[in-house]
Amino acid sequence: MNSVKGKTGVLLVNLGTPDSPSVSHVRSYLSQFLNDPRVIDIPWLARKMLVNLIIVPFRAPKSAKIYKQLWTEDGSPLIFHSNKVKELLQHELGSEYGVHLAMRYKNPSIPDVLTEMQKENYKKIVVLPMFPQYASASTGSAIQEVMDVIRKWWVIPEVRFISQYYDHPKFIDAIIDRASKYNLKDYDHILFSYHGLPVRQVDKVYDNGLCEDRDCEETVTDENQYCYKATCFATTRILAERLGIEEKDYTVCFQSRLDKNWLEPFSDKVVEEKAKEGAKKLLVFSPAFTADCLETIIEIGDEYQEIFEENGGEKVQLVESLNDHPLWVECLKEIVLG
Ligand SMILES: C=CC1=C(C)c2cc3[nH]c(cc4nc(cc5[nH]c(cc1n2)c(C)c5CCC(=O)O)C(CCC(=O)O)=C4C)c(C)c3C=C
Ligand SMILES: [Fe+2]
Ligand SMILES: [Fe+2]
Repeated sequence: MNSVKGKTGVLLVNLGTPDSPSVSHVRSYLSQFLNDPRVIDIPWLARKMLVNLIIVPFRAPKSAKIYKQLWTEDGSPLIFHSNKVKELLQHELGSEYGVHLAMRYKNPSIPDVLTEMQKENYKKIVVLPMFPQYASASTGSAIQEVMDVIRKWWVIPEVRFISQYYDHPKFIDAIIDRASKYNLKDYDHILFSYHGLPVRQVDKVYDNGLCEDRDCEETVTDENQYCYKATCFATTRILAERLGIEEKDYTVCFQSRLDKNWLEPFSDKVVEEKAKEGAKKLLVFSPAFTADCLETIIEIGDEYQEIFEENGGEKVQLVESLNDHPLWVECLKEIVLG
């Protein structure tokens, strides 16, 4: 046993955002993001052609317009909320820890931040992706990138990877506290809208067979514990029980799809259906996002509001993400100390 106490480095990792909302920065971000084989998981040549010749050229100018709407004086919300969490966690953990923040895509990059961390000679490093439910496209990709850098170091310290915490009591408490601002009875229906994934990627969790042949909407077992669909439903079950919401009053749905073979039901379609059924007010939780970002502020807050109104609804109310909520910081602290 090494008796030197030594400091522990904590690496928080979030998804990343363009350096600015300009078309060229958005193009460069989308290109790095979508060329990741864990994100567009098709053969190399097909991915290069699809991403670089079709998706990025068409999507970059449209996405840049949306990023311009999202951008604030402090930059992209994803970055400034994550930075605030880093500072608060550093304060909570104290001087025996060094807390760092990296983004999987763009900046601050994982290789740059790890180079800084290497200079600190940490005895141990805890890698904590800011994604509560494991997906290969988010957590898996962040962990792989960290491994790819650290495996080349001469000195490899103790490294601990956190794969998921979809049911961590403090994570749940923090969302419940966010919800306390709203009177649930004022809403006709409640959505739990998670970032979507291609069904193919969910199925790859299993050695044999498909997700749809399992009971992932009802239970988490040894077999499906890393199934994103199963853990999204598990987070929802715990939240619904804590909030006292009956099954008929909520829907689990998946947003931000790139094509039709993604997890269903699609959030935008549920918003449309609920309006057509006569709902006037919807409350939307987004428990896959720990910081507000383009997918919550613009997609849920603006685009779903528009769809809802066009179909007879009145208000889509987004429940703010955890951002710098003190219970979220406590949750991260407990995970690090765990
Ligand atoms: C839960 C975390 C996320 C998973 C899983 C995920 C998978 C995934 N995403 C895309 C494509 C896009 N996602 C985009 C934005 C975006 N995605 C996440 C999180 C997860 N993505 C976040 C937090 C954000 C917002 C970033 C921000 O800057 O605010 C985008 C870019 C925006 C746009 O052009 O629409 C794309 C594209 C795929 C293909 C995928 C899994 C296969
Ligand atoms: Fe995404
Ligand atoms: Fe599953």
